Amino acid sequence: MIVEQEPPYAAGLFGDHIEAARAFTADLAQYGEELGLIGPLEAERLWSRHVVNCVLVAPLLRPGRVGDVGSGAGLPGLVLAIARPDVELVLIEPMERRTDWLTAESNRLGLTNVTVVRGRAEDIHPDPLLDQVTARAVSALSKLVPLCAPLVKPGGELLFMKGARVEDELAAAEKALRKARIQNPEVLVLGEGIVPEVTRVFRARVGH
Ligand SMILES: C[S@@+](CC[C@H](N)C(=O)[O-])C[C@H]1O[C@@H](n2cnc3c(N)ncnc32)[C@H](O)[C@@H]1O
Repeated sequence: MIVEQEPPYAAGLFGDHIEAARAFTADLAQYGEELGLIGPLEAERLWSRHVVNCVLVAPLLRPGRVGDVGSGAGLPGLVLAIARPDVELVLIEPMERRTDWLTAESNRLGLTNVTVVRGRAEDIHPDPLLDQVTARAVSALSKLVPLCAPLVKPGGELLFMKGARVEDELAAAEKALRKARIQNPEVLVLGEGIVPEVTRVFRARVGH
């Protein structure tokens, strides 16, 4: 198995937290495929396609409680917990094999700001509601918005990592956004001039 070398821009993006990011990436490279968390080709681009892609979202987090829906391998949830120890991350994931990994890995990394919740987003009722919710590679915006908006308090935010076709998804989700009282939807492009593959984030406010 070929594991991607740490790219030169990673240390700058993680700052003081780079050692934990290295440990997480090494664990994911070692166990990820065997546990069914990442595909067979992903070890070759773990840093550039996955870990760095996720840490670019860290500056968008508010201090508070942030949910990550469909956390899977911990992308972006564990990466964000590493980069933002001032934020409490609630990782929401229905598959037991994945929640076992998320719990074991956050313990291994010594992360005290992570709670793992096993379940589907639509069956979870956080009390109090969350300040923000992230998601990556879970579903199209038209499905993701109604799934995640009820988890967020009024005035909170949705932050979804999306691919290059996000504008098409946005157009198709118009009705779902209105129904879920979503305000100020926008697409942010992060990492331009810093990383080879930019990260696109759909950001929107949950209305009252
Ligand atoms: C393609 S994986 C992406 C995992 C991770 N976010 C990443 O970027 O690598 C989608 C994940 O969403 C989870 N998922 C699917 N439907 C969900 C739901 N309704 N609520 C919460 N998680 C869900 C799946 O179990 C799976 O772990």
